Amino acid sequence: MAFTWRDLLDILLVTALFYSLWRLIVGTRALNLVRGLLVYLLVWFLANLLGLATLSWILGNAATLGAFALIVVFQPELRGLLERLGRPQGPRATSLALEELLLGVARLAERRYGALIALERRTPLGEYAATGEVLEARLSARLLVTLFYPGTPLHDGGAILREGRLLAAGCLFPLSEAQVGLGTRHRAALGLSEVSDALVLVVSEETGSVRLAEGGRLSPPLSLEALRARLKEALHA
Ligand SMILES: Nc1ncnc2c1ncn2[C@@H]1O[C@H](COP(=O)(O)OP(=O)(O)OP(=O)(O)O)[C@@H](O)[C@H]1O
Repeated sequence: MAFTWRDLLDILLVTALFYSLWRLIVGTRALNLVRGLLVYLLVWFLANLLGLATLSWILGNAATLGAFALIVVFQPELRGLLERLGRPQGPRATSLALEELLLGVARLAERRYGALIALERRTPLGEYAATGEVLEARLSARLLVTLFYPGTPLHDGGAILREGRLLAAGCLFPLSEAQVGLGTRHRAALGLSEVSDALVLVVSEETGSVRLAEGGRLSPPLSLEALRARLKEALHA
């Protein structure tokens, strides 16, 4: 059978598909799962090859059960994956008051006020905003510092920015299971970035460091300049 342009297209599409899947899972806890699955498949393949009937039967049946178990255990990742696939393309809905945000973050970091700030992009964050106090306020650095001042009723939880305005504060974000050893504020930032395309800023109360969670990954501590550059790039601001 001759090699046609269809075969070439097929190969290119399959390569692109596997590459995108790899990009989606690398750095997340699903990577360990993929490694485990490869080992499982290898053992199953060898059991079949060597004619080990019982082992091959057990592994074959466990695979069916395992598929259901995986759907349950990895429900947050699957949700994030489908959400990413279905996300509308095109210009991102944000006209963020970037400098005001950066000034606020710098002051929060200086004073070591713990803060969690999500920047909504294409994934609507209304369901998370509803868990806190909806404010719909004009964003200012002073408002951010006031919000996260320790002891105020709204300082607990995360704030959500939509199109440069402060949509809500005191919101509950989903906690990530991906990185053990992280505190809950950082896990909440990571968690929201796993299930949405939001950029989530965390200011650590302990160290004053500023980190950015994006696509299920948490950056190392960033300087204000690095943060500005990343936000400008991500938001096309
Ligand atoms: N699910 C959540 N959604 C939003 N905010 C949360 C959530 N869980 C915890 N937080 C916030 O994180 C705070 C606790 O932070 P904690 O000290 O445990 O985390 P951390 O990552 O070590 O941060 P830090 O470096 O600031 O100490 C809570 O007071 C609350 O404001």
